[in-house]
Amino acid sequence: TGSSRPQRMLKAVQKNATKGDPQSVISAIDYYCRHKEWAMNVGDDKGLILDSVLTEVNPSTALELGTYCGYSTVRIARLLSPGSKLITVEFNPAFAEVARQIIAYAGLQDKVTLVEGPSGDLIPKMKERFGIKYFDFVFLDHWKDRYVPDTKLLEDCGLLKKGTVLLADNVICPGAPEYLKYVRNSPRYESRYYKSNLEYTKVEDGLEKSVFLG
Ligand SMILES: CCNc1ncnc2c1ncn2[C@@H]1O[C@H](/C=C/CNC(=O)c2cc(-c3ccc(F)cc3)cc(O)c2O)[C@@H](O)[C@H]1O
Ligand SMILES: [Mg+2]
Repeated sequence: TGSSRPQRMLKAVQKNATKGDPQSVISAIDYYCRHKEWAMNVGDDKGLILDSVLTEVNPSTALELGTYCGYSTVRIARLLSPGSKLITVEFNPAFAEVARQIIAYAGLQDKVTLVEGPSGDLIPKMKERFGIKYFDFVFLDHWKDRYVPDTKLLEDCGLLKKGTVLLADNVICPGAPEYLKYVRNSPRYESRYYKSNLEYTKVEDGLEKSVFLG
């Protein structure tokens, strides 16, 4: 059987990026997905917003829901301060395997813990398994109808603290209407929408940044 889209993306990284250079991995994926084959990475336009929010928050422990091929994992991990950690959750073994190789190619494997399994099962185990007290930053980019239940689960598991920043991809396209209602109407969040474009297209999409108020 033929290769998969994630496998072709990995090949493009191995061919065009420089080992140990995260920016070259990001550029290789963006070039491939813009000119050869679209894929659902957060991409370069929204990626710049992700970068600026990350630099502002400077998290010591970050969580990503929905690794896919590891593009945003590399974007986040490359900006972490020494000693900071990113935990990324992915339940598709084939995607996880490609992501591991892309993260390693970027030389970021020491900053990233990729955990295979569904977020709903793994979030309650974060404290006991990984010694996590709180997350300072959460990037939501998995199934859009899971943003609300997983946010509530993070609250209930005591994994958010005053000031924790949630950043959600795709709140316009494909859309996460229930999530926008939840964070924008809740007194426990201060929310702001960052307008941008759907990755590699001119279609509108954006990121919602929500600060947990405790
Ligand atoms: C069951 C919920 N828990 C989960 N736990 C762990 N991993 C999960 C989970 N859900 C999904 N995943 C993984 O996250 C990824 C899923 C992401 C879903 N994203 C999208 O559907 C998406 C879709 C688009 C899009 C936009 C326009 C289109 F025309 C077509 C597609 C753009 C995006 O940026 C997207 O993020 C996969 O790797 C999947 O295996
Ligand atoms: Mg997305």
